[in-house]
Amino acid sequence: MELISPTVIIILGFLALLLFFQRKNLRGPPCIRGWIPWIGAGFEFGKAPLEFIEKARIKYGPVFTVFVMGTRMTFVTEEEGINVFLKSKEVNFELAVQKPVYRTASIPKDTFFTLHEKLYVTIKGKIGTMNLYQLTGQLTEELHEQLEKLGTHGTMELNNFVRHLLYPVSVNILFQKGLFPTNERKIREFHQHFQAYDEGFEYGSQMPECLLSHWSKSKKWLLALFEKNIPGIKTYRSAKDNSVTLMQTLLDIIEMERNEENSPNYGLLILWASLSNAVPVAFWTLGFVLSHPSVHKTIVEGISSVFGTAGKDKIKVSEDDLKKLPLIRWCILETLRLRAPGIITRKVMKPVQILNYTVPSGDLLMLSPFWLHRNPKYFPEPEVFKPERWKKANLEKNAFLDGFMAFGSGKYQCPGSALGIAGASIKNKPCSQPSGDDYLGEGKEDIEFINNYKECRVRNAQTPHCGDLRERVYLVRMILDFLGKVAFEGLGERLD
Ligand code: HEM
Repeated sequence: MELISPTVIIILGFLALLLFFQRKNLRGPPCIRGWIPWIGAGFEFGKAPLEFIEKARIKYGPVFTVFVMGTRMTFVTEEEGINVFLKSKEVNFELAVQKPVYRTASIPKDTFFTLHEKLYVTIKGKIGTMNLYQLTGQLTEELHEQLEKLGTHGTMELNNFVRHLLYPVSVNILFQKGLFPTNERKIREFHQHFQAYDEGFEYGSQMPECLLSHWSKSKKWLLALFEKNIPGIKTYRSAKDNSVTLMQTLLDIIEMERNEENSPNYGLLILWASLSNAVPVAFWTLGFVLSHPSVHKTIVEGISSVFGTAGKDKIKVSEDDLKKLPLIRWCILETLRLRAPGIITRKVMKPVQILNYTVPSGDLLMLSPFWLHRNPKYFPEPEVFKPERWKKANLEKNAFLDGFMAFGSGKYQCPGSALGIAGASIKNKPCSQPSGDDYLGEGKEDIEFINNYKECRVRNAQTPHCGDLRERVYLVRMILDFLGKVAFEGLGERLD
């Protein structure tokens, strides 16, 4: 009997090894599929996404896939995966968001791809450094106007209070001065529909609209509002300086490149992008400051030393004033760290290698700024609100701390980050409905609320109350003024 020659054995052995390593490298990350076809792990994931991610990371390791609503979402939680997310040419932002954009704002795929880059560049320019001064002025003016309307009587749920300020301020600045309703009933309707739309946004971005009737009703209400007002927005000119708003500039592009039928849809998208983030960041900044008495005291003392005694109306804040009060800027950044958006996403266009796994094309690559900001390597004692950690950041040069990603990253990083800080997502925002009873006799303990937040990180949080508005309105005003100033005059520059 003829024996197989040693050369053939070596070649066969070599091929077997090659095949073994190839198979190993083609292995996808561990996949959590749930047990319901198509829906997959949708229900568990949807209930508390951030907790789901953290538990899965502990059980399955730094890279894992979750199958939800027919979609494979691969989460990266450590260095190597994060680097792929941030730097690989094989992952794409537009492909990842096109479907959610279609579902939530009914913008067709071809329109989205044709317009996206142009609109992005325009937004960045319009609310970047060149227009900072004008926007800061408008922001301060609108804030003062709205604060005056709200008065200083009684106490109000803090979250509700921030909404009552920032909804009109953002709408009037980004779309058209005076667009926000002034009639009680219409204001209530706006609040109701925007909140329903915002709270259902995650589901709306993943599920067919016909399964979400309540959410769909609010979406239609908001679209109808824009449909009715687009002609007015187009022709509006500022009485002061004839300037045009961000939405007007975007409408020019939309109508030149396509036709006007998608204008209301873009109105809705910009409305959501701005408010859904700006409101919670403003709310949490105030919440954290109010619940840390020593920080609160130092800020108030600092404000008094720079601007004189409390109660002075219409203070104009300059860059020099800001430099004397760094704690306020640190508080905003520390709030952004602790309450950053839960997840950002990219689509894998060609298979990418992460650790020993191959993530296949078609997967959504997911990164959680919320959890990244809780990595002790970047942020020691990560759960603690420590504004002073920002002392190390070179904010003069508009540099954040390493590992900070509240505004996403790369080519399509948030174009409204500057304005966002000004107002301020699975958003880590409180989700309670306004009580309907705006003025609530006694304020509740903010500290208790903030400390309990961990337990109800994603949903169902109760909001703290302002305490006595008469005492606090001055601080609120200052912080909101500052949010605007910091945003525009400080961090805004890094966008350009
Ligand atoms: C503090 C508040 C804000 C936070 C935390 C925030 C965060 C983010 C994040 C994480 C992204 C995704 C970036 C990525 O995937 O890399 C994003 C995108 C975006 N943000 Fe913001 N944002 C804020 C405020 C605003 C404001 C005020 C606007 C106003 C116009 C805005 C407009 C947008 C738009 C249009 C996009 C999509 C960009 C694109 O299509 O390329 N954001 N934001």
